[in-house]
Amino acid sequence: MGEKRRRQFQRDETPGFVYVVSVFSALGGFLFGYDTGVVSGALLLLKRELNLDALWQELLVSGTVGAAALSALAGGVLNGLCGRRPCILLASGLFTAGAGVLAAARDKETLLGGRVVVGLGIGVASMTVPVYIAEVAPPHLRGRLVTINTLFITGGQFFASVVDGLFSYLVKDGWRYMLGLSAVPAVIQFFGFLFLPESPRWLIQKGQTQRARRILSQMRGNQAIDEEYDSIKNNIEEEEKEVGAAGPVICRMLTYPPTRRALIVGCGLQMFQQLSGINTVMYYSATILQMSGVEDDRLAIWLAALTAFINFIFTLVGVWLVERMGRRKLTLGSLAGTAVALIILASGFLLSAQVSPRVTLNPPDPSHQNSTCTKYSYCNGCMLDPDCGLCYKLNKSSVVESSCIPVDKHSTMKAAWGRCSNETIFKKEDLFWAYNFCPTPYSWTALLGLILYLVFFAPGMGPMPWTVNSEIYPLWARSTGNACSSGVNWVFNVLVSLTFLHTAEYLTYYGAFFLYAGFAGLGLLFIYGCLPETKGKKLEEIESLFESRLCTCGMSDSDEGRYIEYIRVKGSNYHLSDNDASDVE
Ligand SMILES: O[C@H]1[C@H](O)[C@@H](O)[C@H](O)[C@@H](O)[C@H]1O
Repeated sequence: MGEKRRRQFQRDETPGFVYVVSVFSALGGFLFGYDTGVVSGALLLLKRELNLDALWQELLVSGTVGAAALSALAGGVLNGLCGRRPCILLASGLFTAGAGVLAAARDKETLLGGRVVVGLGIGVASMTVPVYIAEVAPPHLRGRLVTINTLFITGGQFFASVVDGLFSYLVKDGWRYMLGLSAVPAVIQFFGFLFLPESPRWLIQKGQTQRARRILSQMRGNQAIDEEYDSIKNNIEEEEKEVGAAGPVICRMLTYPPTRRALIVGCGLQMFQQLSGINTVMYYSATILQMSGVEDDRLAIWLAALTAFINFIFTLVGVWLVERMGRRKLTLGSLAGTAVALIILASGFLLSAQVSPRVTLNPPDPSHQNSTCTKYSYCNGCMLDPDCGLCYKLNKSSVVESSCIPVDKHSTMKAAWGRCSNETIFKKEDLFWAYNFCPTPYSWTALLGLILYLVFFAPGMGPMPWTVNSEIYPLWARSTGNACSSGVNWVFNVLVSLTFLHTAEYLTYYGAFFLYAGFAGLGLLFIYGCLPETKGKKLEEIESLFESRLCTCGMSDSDEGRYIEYIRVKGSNYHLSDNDASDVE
């Protein structure tokens, strides 16, 4: 059958129900993105209203991510025991409860409680949703549908940044709306899932075969499901014979070579996703943009929304590419581009540091509190010290009359004392206040690096770790495998974002971005050597890809030719049943 006709056939035969189910579950991804993204804008208002110090701000951000790491791990056990549907219901329940607590909070302790509850929801959702979608999707659409989940994550981040922008004008209580709004999609998901089915693969594993058959045929429309059903069932029986059913799943996974290899690949992908610095780039987009000459805080918030938008739009490109290029090529291309973008970004910071303006004035401190700011003779040192900022004038784009002054404790928009301590006055006198950045003629290099970073990262390294993890483990190991790899993702997320400021202080900004470029380079070698192509394969076939020694997958590109040849010799029947369950004629 011609390629075109087969595609048409598959399209006709995939019932809308699969899309409905996928979109409802991907709301979990939306909430993951929204709740991790919204906090930066909420903090701007919260820190003024509740007088939050740096430690509390850090707690409110990383409390969520830390809780997500723990609950992703626990989610593995829950998924195995109770199924995917109860876990998604639990996650949406947690999102709703957390949003309620946050919107009504009166003190910082309650806020922290709410953020932890939301984090518990994010962790469970982040590991369950990709697994669930992969298990209900037909093979030819699986990559695309799971990638839609990441599209919803970045969509959630974008939506959050717009909400942050809008409510930043509502100085009093704006944060309540920002944090509470996520209850809306959470409630929709909860009620939606009361009517949506359990994963048929999980049901077959638990022996509920009648229900599984019914749901599978609902998902496949008028296609015959016998072949798919039998292959899932045989696979489970074979696995039990081969691996046994005794002992904790993680021990069985580690002692059985194919699952051990899959686990290394899955966790490695998630680790390199975070080590290539996505969340520092997202978090630091405002600073990078400020370096490019954006001085207004509010404009910086809106431009950060633009950054989130680029991330979102290019994830869409990933959804389009995943079934065309395949996972392996897409991930490799994306990471290579990301590494180059990181080098450009780092070079932008390096060039800026090299032409860093000199500090020319050292006015005496009226409060006589010997601050560290006076010891810097260049803007670069002053910028890296979180307590100081640069107050300066411009003479035809060159910096003059500059001094390094302590920042105001309540607002980073002005200095604690001196010429730049009163916003309305210093703006009239043509003075500028630079906190966290230095005025530089090379800002365009950093800006170019930032845009290229997102353009390359978003279609591949953003979604592929989640997509690949949802498909590389056999059924008995799927929830545990995804729990471990999602846990790794969250742990490295905390590590990288928490250490970023210190890394920047010790290594400077360009050092930090060169470091991430180095990690991206290592990731490239790892993926080149170890990631096999899973495009179009049935979940039950994928296990065999990990049968040979790890890091021989680079050779599977050349195997592809052999595989196709083999199919052709065997004739069309074999072709149809091998790769493509729907293709019966
Ligand atoms: O795949 C997602 C996505 O790329 C997000 O933008 C990022 O914030 C997450 O950490 C990541 O897991």
